[in-house]
Amino acid sequence: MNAPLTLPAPAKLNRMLHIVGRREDGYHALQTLFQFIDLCDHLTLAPRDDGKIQLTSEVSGVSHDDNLIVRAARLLQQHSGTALGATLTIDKQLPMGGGLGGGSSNAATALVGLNHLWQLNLPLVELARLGLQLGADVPVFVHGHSAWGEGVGERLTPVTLDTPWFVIIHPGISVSTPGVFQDPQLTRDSRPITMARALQGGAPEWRNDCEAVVKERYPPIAEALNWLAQHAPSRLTGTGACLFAAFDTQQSAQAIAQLAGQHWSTWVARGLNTSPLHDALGYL
Ligand SMILES: C[C@](O)(CO)[C@H](O)COP(=O)(O)OP(=O)(O)OC[C@H]1O[C@@H](n2ccc(N)nc2=O)[C@H](O)[C@@H]1O
Ligand SMILES: Nc1ncnc2c1ncn2[C@@H]1O[C@H](COP(=O)(O)OP(=O)(O)OP(=O)(O)O)[C@@H](O)[C@H]1O
Repeated sequence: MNAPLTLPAPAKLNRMLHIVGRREDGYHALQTLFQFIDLCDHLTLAPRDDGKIQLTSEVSGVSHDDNLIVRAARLLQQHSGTALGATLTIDKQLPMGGGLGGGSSNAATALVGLNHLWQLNLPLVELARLGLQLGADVPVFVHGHSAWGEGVGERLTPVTLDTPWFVIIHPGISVSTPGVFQDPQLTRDSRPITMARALQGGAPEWRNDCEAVVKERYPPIAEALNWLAQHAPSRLTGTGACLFAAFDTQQSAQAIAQLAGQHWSTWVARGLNTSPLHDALGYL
């Protein structure tokens, strides 16, 4: 049996996010640029031969069986028909419900990691299809490359983005994603653009359509965005609560992070074009 593996589950940023429509099932059609950052949870996976899936860490507010790690492991077990199980331990660094995609990333690391550990050799495209059942953001984490995302974020085209240093601020509140998407004031009719157009315009033209509604509903997020915007163009990731700005050097990012840190939880992280998960496994 394979030895235990410890693998990263990185955060993502939505460098831009446009809402271009509403589907019949209520979900919204998006156009977004996903990028990973080197801020990660770590998942340890140990195989077991009794077929059980056991997560040994508590994740606050989430029951064992609802945890996306457990759900991903069970889904893969069922799909592949393997008789093996796993003991899983998550070291959580990413804030929950912060727009950094932590839960989705944990699920993707479980799928990719167990595929390796159980020697299933399923292609990433098959794991991504499975992962979509768990959340719209899971496929990009399974594929492991910066991407232009359409649909609910599952139609992915790999892209190469600039890799600045980001200051990321968590304003200390959590945002209800369904609440934002149900808000009557939400912009949901942005004109669709081509990927080439999105990339050509670059960061100065990027925006997040959720921002106006989120600022209105959550004044502490408006306050943090206004503060960070004094130093550099600032954006929400996903539906928040986290927000970010890009800097050319680690030093300049750290200087702003130090100031922000007096008010909020703050991180400095590097933008990446390939996921640390895939780097760790030697994929891509
Ligand atoms: C906004 C993004 O962060 C962009 O990366 C993600 O699409 C959100 O993904 P997520 O947090 O995994 O959200 P989910 O758990 O899939 O959806 C939560 C709720 O948000 C709404 N929702 C979500 C995604 C989407 N494209 N349209 C929606 O209308 C739906 O009401 C859904 O029930
Ligand atoms: N392993 C997990 N880690 C974090 N959240 C989990 C996990 N399993 C289930 N969840 C649930 O998923 C919800 C969303 O978590 P997540 O951290 O992915 O939100 P997010 O960063 O806002 O993601 P997104 O950018 O996709 O909106 C959490 O509030 C929690 O209830």
